[in-house]
Amino acid sequence: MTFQVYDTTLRDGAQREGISYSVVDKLAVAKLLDEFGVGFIEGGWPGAMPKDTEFFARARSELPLKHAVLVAFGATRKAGIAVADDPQVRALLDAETAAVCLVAKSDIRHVERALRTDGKENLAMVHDSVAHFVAEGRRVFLDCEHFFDGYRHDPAYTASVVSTALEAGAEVVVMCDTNGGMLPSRVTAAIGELVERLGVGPERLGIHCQNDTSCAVANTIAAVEAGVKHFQCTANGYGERPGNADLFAVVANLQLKLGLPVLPDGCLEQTVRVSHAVAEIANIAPTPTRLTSGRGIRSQGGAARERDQSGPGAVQPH
Ligand SMILES: CC(=O)SCCNC(=O)CCNC(=O)[C@H](O)C(C)(C)COP(=O)(O)OP(=O)(O)OC[C@H]1O[C@@H](n2cnc3c(N)ncnc32)[C@H](O)[C@@H]1OP(=O)(O)O
Ligand SMILES: CC(=O)C(=O)O
Repeated sequence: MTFQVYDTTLRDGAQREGISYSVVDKLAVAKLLDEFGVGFIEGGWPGAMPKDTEFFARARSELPLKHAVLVAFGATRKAGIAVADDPQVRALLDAETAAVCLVAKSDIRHVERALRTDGKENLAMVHDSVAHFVAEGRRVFLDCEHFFDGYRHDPAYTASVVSTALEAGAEVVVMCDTNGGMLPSRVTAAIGELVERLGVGPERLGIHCQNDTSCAVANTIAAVEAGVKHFQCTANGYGERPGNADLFAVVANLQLKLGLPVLPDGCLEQTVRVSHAVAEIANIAPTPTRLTSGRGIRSQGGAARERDQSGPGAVQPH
């Protein structure tokens, strides 16, 4: 299985306070992400946001993609109703994307307190929803919200959400660090334990890290080093609260330091252009101290002087 670079700039990234894309903005951002060579673009939540419903309708004729598969995001069916009767499920199908990503509760405390149902019904919601979209010919990814908190609290229950989704036909089940509280060593340990518990390869798992404790990029890289092939990020790390793992930082680290071929040839070179163009559309000034801003090493007098004295290649971002 090759790497799945999964971008959620237009869904999770758009949950950042202050970002409000028009449909035209969303089409332009999607085009840029495709030029950057991501494999999947999560375009939004059709049915929950009228703009997202319109985006998917227009994308069918206005968004030719070279590299990426467009993904519609939604949730598993509501508790207590048949999957085919859930209007949110219908709206996801109506988006006519080749792939869908469903968020599911995977922490039993959230099942009981937020969804106000029980663990058994939540597993049925996951099973029915995944099986329904697979039967409708969709590739299905399942986002396990609060995966790591849930796994620490009740590993057997959280693992059962993962196995239920895989048995129902999900291509990849994504472990979300929804609170952004993980550390790389803990990500590595949790993946090792889960893989052993379920007897599945790590390539059936994905990773999605929020950045509340500034570890999202490191946590994502740790997951990939543990064998995960599917990783979810956003351009410039946009997202709710402090954001998500930054797509550009994750990809550059994996490709340049670990030598992993995560993007098609020639795409990594688009980093600065795409980063700045997305920032322009989001109306957020690029952070000048970021390496991906295109100003990082060049603007550091000390490092630049050292490079001049030591010859080309002496100062590297490693
Ligand atoms: C961590 C994430 O980023 S996940 C995505 C979060 N973003 C959103 O939820 C924004 C878009 N969603 C919405 O506007 C609404 O959830 C709707 C329109 C889709 C559904 O609205 P309602 O039918 O009124 O459901 P309601 O809002 O009561 O749901 C309560 C909570 O359970 C979640 N939820 C509802 N059904 C499910 C489900 N089957 N599986 C997982 N979570 C669910 C909702 O997203 C909401 O979570 P929140 O409190 O963290 O926002
Ligand atoms: C689904 C998602 O974005 C999260 O749990 O963080």
